[in-house]
Amino acid sequence: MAGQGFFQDILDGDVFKFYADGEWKTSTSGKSVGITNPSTLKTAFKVQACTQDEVNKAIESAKVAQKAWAKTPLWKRAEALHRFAGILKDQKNVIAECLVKEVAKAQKDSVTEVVRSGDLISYSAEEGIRIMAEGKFLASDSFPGNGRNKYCLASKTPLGVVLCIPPFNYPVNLAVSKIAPALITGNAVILKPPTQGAVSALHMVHCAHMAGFPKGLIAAVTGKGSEIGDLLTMHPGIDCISFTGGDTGIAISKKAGMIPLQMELGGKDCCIVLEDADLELAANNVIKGGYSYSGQRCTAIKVICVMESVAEELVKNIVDKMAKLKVGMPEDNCDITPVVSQSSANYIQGLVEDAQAKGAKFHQEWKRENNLIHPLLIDNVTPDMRIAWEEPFGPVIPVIRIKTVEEGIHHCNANNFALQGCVFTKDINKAILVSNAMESGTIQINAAPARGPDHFPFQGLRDSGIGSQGVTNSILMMTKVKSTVINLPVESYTMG
Ligand SMILES: NC(=O)C1=CN([C@@H]2O[C@H](COP(=O)(O)OP(=O)(O)OC[C@H]3O[C@@H](n4cnc5c(N)ncnc54)[C@H](OP(=O)(O)O)[C@@H]3O)[C@@H](O)[C@H]2O)C=CC1
Ligand SMILES: O=C(O)[C@H](O)COP(=O)(O)O
Repeated sequence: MAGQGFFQDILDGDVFKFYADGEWKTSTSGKSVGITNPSTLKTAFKVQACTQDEVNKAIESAKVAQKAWAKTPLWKRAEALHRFAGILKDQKNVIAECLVKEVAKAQKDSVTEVVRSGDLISYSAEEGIRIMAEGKFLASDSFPGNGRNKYCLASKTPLGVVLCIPPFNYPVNLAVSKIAPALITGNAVILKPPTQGAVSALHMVHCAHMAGFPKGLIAAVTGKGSEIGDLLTMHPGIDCISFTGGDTGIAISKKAGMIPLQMELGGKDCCIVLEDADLELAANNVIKGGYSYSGQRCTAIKVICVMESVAEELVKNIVDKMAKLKVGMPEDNCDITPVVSQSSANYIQGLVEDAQAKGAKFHQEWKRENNLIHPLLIDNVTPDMRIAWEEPFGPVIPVIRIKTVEEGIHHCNANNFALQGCVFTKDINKAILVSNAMESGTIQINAAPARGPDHFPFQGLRDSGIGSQGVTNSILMMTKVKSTVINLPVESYTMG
């Protein structure tokens, strides 16, 4: 049970505590933030609304702890992360229960998220121990006009305090995808979990606490992003921000100071289906890649551009498979579960109604019960419809019928988003040419877009992000370079 047994220290009455200075604390604000269960529309949990002073103190403690952590041997940092990963996996069922109640993620997918997170932590430890142990040695005479009288030793050093802000749809996995690289590189971590998903994240933090990281190195401050977000992102004690979410990230990028930013934002992942595509494969990937977790994935297929000569066959195949999708509650491991909030459901409904008013063809009836939206395939979509361009973050997918592949590429590139996309064709040459022409961070050939496996570089262009994630790139962006130059009195060449 949430907040019981192994996790009893994190709960104060019916409000979950925040974590700072190596302790679970109750805020002096006396205020809490309710977390609504998307399935029941009832309050599932409450978390503290932290004060400005509590945020400031957490950051101060992190700064102090980070100095000592940066002088901790790499193998010890890696060992702590491996302990963290093991404890997290041991607690997968309790944390999965929190995910079910906070973000209506199907129970089996919730367990998968926690196990995947443990694997990401361990992989980060192993990858980080290698990357951080390596530097660069440069001799001066490789540059014209120089003899070999200078040696440059370049090494990677931590940035300081990393602010980690994950989104509701992966409140554990997209938290540790920031936390683990930050810790192995010798940084301290301030976590601001999403309100929907905060308790899942706090349970994850308790696993880190039990792994025995130094006091103050990790903090988790709770409260609405709209209330404490600016205090955190504009705080002088923050040396890096790693953010995943919506266009909030664009606003943050304009407020943050001279610090490294890692942003993964929205997506309008375009699926181009060519005439020679394996339509069964394409249809299966639309189902998996477009409707899993009710389309609440930034990498979900968000628009299908299909050559009109094969459109009827593809659409029929997809519609047949959609009829087999289980719609219902996350506890029952349904494929389609309630979206995260009423505001999200209302937004999705607005896009659907706009498309209907402008003449789109619906292959299913629009059906919504509170936050539960039944899967919808909207056909004959035209560029004047909002759903051709906007991101529903729900189980509705628009189909645009194209006459040429260039039309599909144009639609992909005309979008403000540029996260991922995919192309289905049996001709590898065509696949490469189309993939090269699609201006997105990642293009999948003959499969649906996906962030995983988590060591692959994962990046968004334009309004989809700044920088690159994936374990290795996250590790690298959470470091800075330090050069040490040895000046010899005379030139000297190593003769071996
Ligand atoms: N690229 C990717 O990997 C992902 C992108 N997204 C995109 O995000 C959107 C939905 O996810 P959602 O979580 O609602 O995104 P939001 O951008 O609303 O929230 C993301 C995180 O930012 C926090 N936040 C909100 N306001 C501020 C602020 N002013 N300063 C600092 N932090 C703030 C939120 O906290 P709080 O919850 O308290 O508001 C949450 O933790 C969709 O557009 C989706 O495409 C979502 C998931 C992954
Ligand atoms: O932010 C998201 O939605 C995730 O990055 C998507 O991850 P996935 O492709 O592994 O579901």
